[in-house]
Amino acid sequence: MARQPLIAGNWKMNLNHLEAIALVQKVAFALPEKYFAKVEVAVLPPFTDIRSVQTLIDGDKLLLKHGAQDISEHDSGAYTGDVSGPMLAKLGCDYVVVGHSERREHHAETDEVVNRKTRQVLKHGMAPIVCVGESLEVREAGSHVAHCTTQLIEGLKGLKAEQVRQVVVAYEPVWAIGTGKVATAQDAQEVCAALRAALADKYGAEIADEVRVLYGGSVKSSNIGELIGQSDVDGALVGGASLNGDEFTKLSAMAAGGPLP
Ligand SMILES: O=C(CO)COP(=O)(O)O
Repeated sequence: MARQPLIAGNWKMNLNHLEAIALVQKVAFALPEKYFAKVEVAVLPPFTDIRSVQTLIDGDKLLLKHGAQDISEHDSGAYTGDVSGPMLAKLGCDYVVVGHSERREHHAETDEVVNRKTRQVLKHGMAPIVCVGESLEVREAGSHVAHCTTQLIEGLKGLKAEQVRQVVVAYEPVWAIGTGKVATAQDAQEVCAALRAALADKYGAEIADEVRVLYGGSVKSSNIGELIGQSDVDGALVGGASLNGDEFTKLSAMAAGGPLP
């Protein structure tokens, strides 16, 4: 079964809810419907924007998907500042990012935390986008493949094979995030293929064939074509370029196989 490419825009801590509405409208207006048959396009705004984005998508029956950038490990309770799985599910979220390198770094999230959050996302009927990626130091030591496959297997620990089908994996080398230094298409393919092989080893080839593995790190409309042309790269997790409506539309169109008309 062919995997449908996914382009997911991780807005990080950018855009208030009014700016979110303007950006979603711009992308929805500019990207012709026929492209959505070839590529799934999702936006991942900050929590404060999600209700506005949901209302727009549902009200105008837009084909865009939406999701969140993080989730609490708990369903409810005394966890000041956290946002729970049931809350995100109620907002119609399709995807939730877990284990982004910025959360691993700034919020000390370990593989165990990533694993608990991944389970929460699945428990509430959403799809986790599980991020892995190596630092420059690890890459220079040549242990990037082992580092990333370990992060993935630890992050998915205890899941049933059937649950793994729902997971999206994102390979984001830390040295390529927000730096303008995109990994070469061959670098991306090497790690994405290794991640799929690790999934095949643990959960079977049929499941590994279904799971989408994205690349993230300085993806733009000018490099998405080559990245997505790799056999194990099924799309992209896009940061900076997802904040510009024209650029994100162009990038999504390129991922669907052709430039905008
Ligand atoms: O971290 C990223 C997406 O999650 C990548 O960010 P940039 O596309 O800005 O490099």
